[in-house]
Amino acid sequence: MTTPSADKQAPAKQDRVLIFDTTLRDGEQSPGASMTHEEKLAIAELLDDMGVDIIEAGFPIASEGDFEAVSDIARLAKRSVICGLARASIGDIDRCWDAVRHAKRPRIHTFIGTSPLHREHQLSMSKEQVLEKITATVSHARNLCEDIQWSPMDATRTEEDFLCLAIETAVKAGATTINIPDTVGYTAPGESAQIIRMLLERVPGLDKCIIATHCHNDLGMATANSLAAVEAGARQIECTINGLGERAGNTALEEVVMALRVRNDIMPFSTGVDSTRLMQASRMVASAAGFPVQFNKAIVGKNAFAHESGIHQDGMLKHSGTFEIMRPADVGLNATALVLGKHSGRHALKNKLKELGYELGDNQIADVFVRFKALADRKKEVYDEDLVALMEVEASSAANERIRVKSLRVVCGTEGPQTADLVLEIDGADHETHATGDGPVDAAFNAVKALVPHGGARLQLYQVHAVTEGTDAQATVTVRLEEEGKIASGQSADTDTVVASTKAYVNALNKLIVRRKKSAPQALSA
Ligand SMILES: CC(=O)SCCNC(=O)CCNC(=O)[C@H](O)C(C)(C)COP(=O)(O)OP(=O)(O)OC[C@H]1O[C@@H](n2cnc3c(N)ncnc32)[C@H](O)[C@@H]1OP(=O)(O)O
Ligand SMILES: CC(C)C(=O)C(=O)O
Ligand SMILES: [Mg+2]
Repeated sequence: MTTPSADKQAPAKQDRVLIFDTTLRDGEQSPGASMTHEEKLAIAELLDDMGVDIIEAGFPIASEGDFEAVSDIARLAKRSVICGLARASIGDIDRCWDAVRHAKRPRIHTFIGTSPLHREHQLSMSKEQVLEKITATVSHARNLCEDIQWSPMDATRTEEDFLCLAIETAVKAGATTINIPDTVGYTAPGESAQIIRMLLERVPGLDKCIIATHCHNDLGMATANSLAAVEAGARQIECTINGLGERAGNTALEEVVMALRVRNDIMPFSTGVDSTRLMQASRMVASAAGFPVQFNKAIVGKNAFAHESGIHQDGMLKHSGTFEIMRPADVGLNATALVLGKHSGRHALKNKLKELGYELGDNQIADVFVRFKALADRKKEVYDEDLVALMEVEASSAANERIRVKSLRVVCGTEGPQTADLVLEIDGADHETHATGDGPVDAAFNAVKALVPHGGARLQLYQVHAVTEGTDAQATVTVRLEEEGKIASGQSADTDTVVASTKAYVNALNKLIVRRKKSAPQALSA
């Protein structure tokens, strides 16, 4: 079986599914996710632009701020329907209408709990009272606005007979969209579909309404439940960017949009969302809400289009379809990331070095690969800069290495003096010493001086740079020695700064010896 890239698929049937985004209402209900007025406007503008059909912009009765946000979003929206939430209360509905009425296409969304738990414990209302409330509030809303959405909160834990009766009451009172919320993320795909089928079969007039599905992710099934509802007849999915929302969140917009696109062969439905804006929307919402996106989040996570393991990278270099079912461009990313790390292989390393301008033959690659693996064992991720450092150090230390650092152990901390135990290989023989210093680098340099006396040479420059970010970053160290006007620079890179410093020092010393030999051959120790 092949998995063609999304845009090559010819849909058998294109039933349109409306995308209802509630990032600014249910998403913002997530503890700690409050957004500023400006951030909400920017998000709404993007959602409108990218083809979201309905934007639930807020809960106008909740606060002045929410009211202002919904009113301003209603004014700015060009294409989307702008919706506000209201309880089954005349005051909520009037306030909601005051905010959404500025929109070209306004909608009032009103709801009431229908499950036994909600009726008895939250509302203290009988079934009859709930039904009366539905009639009174939905008809009031319908007198204000043509587009009315009604939701039986906690629908999936409501008795089937009462759910049917409540929905029938709302439809008779003028609701045009009936939303079925799985308020506490309790349902499973089979049941989600069965509820929609059951309602379509039993509720008179429901076939004239749009049926919506609103799923929460408490058991990690929100996307699956939403898609199952669509297969059973729902034609509106309620969702949020990055799956932001109450508790474990809502159905993630990016997941349903891409699932319907990629698996159009088995779910022949389309949405109006421009999927190439998904990454932009994800980043905007993550930053506004202050909720970073988990690395392995479907579609928009940092690793959703990244590969570190050699076998996958090799496959990707040969054909991107081997390990990806979507192209990064489909969701607004520039390219797949082949991240180099301890699981990577020679193909990916060779490819990356080529991108960085190093054309190496197989023997050279084999050599670099050994050092690359050694580095990768010590570092979570090997960045481009790490590889450049690796290649440059290789080039600068290749020739005339009479002195090599074999081992180094330093003791440092608050109690001085710091000490270094160093073994240098000098002209093929091991030499060992112990030295102290003012800090670990000084102690290590003193140890080098003890083994290779070079009193005439002066340390002119000592520079340390972190190649990348993070405490496991490689340090590149440059050391410059000067002796009677002759200058020799040495470099080294290592995740251990003292090791990098000592190797850079020794590298400079090797070069100095070469320069000495060129002018007048001398013994190794000055
Ligand atoms: C599943 C959901 O996402 S529902 C939406 C949840 N979102 C929010 O609650 C965010 C915004 N909410 C708020 O700002 C406040 O809760 C307000 C302004 C709406 C109400 O504040 P308060 O009047 O202080 O009431 P409070 O929030 O403490 O309690 C909720 C009240 O609404 C009632 N209520 C709850 N849902 C509904 C409903 N759908 N229709 C009518 N009344 C409802 C409760 O029974 C309770 O009433 P009570 O005071 O008679 O017991
Ligand atoms: C207001 C309703 C639709 C809701 O968010 C829920 O039940 O989860
Ligand atoms: Mg909800």
